[in-house]
Amino acid sequence: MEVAGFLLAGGKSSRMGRDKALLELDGEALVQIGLRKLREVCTEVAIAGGTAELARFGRIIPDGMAGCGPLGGLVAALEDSSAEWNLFLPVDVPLVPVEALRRLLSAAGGMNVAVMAEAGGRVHPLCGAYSRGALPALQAALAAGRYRVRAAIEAAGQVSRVRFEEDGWFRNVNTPEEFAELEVRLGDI
Ligand SMILES: Nc1nc2c(ncn2[C@@H]2O[C@H](COP(=O)(O)OP(=O)(O)OP(=O)(O)O)[C@@H](O)[C@H]2O)c(=O)[nH]1
Repeated sequence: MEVAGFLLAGGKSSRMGRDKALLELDGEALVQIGLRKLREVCTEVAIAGGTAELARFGRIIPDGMAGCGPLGGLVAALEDSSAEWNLFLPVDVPLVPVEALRRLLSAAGGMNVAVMAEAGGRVHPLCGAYSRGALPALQAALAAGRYRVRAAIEAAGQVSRVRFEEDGWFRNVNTPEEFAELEVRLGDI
């Protein structure tokens, strides 16, 4: 199956105080970590949103409507894509293994407009696969100012969840403290 991969890397990183995409773990920037994993399972990859500085790591698709949060990145990426299925991963979720991406993709297809990860009782709509068919509903939500991704996609049709036991895989890093914790955890492994 031809799948396009998109690393969501826009936003303000206001809680981190610096661009999260350029934080490094073991000498590798989060933007590189995310793209490397997407490349393993996708036929092509690009960066959805983010600063011009990220262009040295991959092609950037700018948000059509800026400042609307990840929904703006999802819509711009799907508008750019010619693939039937499109895998999204946020740049600030660096512990998701490739195996989890494979599991998400294996659930894509059928009647679904999207599939997304669920772990520890939490749904992660930005870690998911979206079909082309999701685009009109997402565009409509964006145009109407309804920026909540989960509500927008659930209104689009059938959304399946792939449940993971390992909720640590989907932990995101928003603050310097969370990032420091992550570095310590990786150092312990
Ligand atoms: N393309 C795009 N991605 C976004 C946008 N806002 C957030 N993201 C991405 O969505 C994911 C979750 O972002 P958040 O942590 O909610 O927001 P943030 O702006 O990165 O950080 P804060 O300013 O601290 O809230 C991250 O991968 C961001 O890079 C946006 O406007 N456009």
